Amino acid sequence: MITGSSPNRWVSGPPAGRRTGWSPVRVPCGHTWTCGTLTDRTVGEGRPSAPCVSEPARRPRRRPPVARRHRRVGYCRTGVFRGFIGVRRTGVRDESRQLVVAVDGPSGSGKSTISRRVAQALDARYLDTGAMYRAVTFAVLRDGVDLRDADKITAVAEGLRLGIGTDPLDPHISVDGIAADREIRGPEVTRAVSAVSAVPAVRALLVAQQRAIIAASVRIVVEGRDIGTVVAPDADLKVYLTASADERARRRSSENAASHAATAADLARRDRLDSTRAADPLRRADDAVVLDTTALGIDEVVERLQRMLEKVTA
Ligand SMILES: Nc1ncnc2c1ncn2[C@@H]1O[C@H](COP(=O)(O)OP(=O)(O)OP(=O)(O)O)[C@@H](O)[C@H]1O
Ligand SMILES: Nc1ccn([C@H]2C[C@H](O)[C@@H](COP(=O)(O)O)O2)c(=O)n1
Repeated sequence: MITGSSPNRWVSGPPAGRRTGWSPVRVPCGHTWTCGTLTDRTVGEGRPSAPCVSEPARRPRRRPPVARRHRRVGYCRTGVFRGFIGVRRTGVRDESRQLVVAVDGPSGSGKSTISRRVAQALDARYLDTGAMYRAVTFAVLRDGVDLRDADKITAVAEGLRLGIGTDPLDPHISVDGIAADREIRGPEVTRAVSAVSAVPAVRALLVAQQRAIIAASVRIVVEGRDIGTVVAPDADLKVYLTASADERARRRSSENAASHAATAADLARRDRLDSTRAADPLRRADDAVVLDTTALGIDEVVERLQRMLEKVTA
């Protein structure tokens, strides 16, 4: 069972071993939401758990037209009907309309920085999917698993309890109830994460969780490598952020106080592995807007995304 406190703050628990065609829907009552189709792994990190059960809704293959898309229904366990999450087609921006922004791109292109800023501006949730792959990698290394052993890596991923905080001001990740924000950014995890994220069963597991989090969010900015192509192919806006390899290495090395050459080599290695793997490689979605930020400052990139968003939400 995946649980989290509404509205959309904490969602966690891997769907132990199986994908599901069911997604939780947002229950607009402010209580805990539950998706009964995933096996029982609750977290919530001590969050309140007033019981509310959302009615599972089969996720459509393609998004239905806007007017139908938002007619999702929530029930409390008491059976109280909480009403439609409706869409008013008045031409005025509708705050209840779901908004999903997908941001993909190579390492160091600015995905996290820009996605967090945009999410703050939108009062939206923020999902760092790279942090999820890093968390699994952290657990794989912790357990001493051989990076060539896909079955053992999968077993570790299936047994994990991931806590994912989606506040753009303070995103968090915990592994088996213990905060792992610093650990997942260490050099060992960075070296190993491309191997772990190439395992198809790990991807299936995490993609299911990512979709559950998205389905439970009214507005969300999601960043990674396969968001526009696999995780949220129907996102309202897809952006592919990029920058020259030299500029990305310059930014990253000044952030880490590491040598430019070593940083450039690490970025190039990860880009090659992430874009050549068989399962869901890094790829620009056909309908993504490409934004080369080599000569753009952070504020400028955020403003451009906001302008793109104004068009899609108008
Ligand atoms: N447009 C920009 N101009 C200058 N610096 C930037 C810009 N965008 C991001 N940065 C800086 O570049 C560095 C890398 O950015 P960030 O971590 O957001 O990239 P990323 O794509 O999320 O990387 P990764 O995929 O490795 O997680 C950070 O130090 C960030 O402050
Ligand atoms: N959607 C995603 C997100 C990340 N990965 C992999 C590939 C990256 O090298 C690694 C770490 O991501 P980062 O923290 O650098 O954004 O995770 C992926 O395969 N799919």
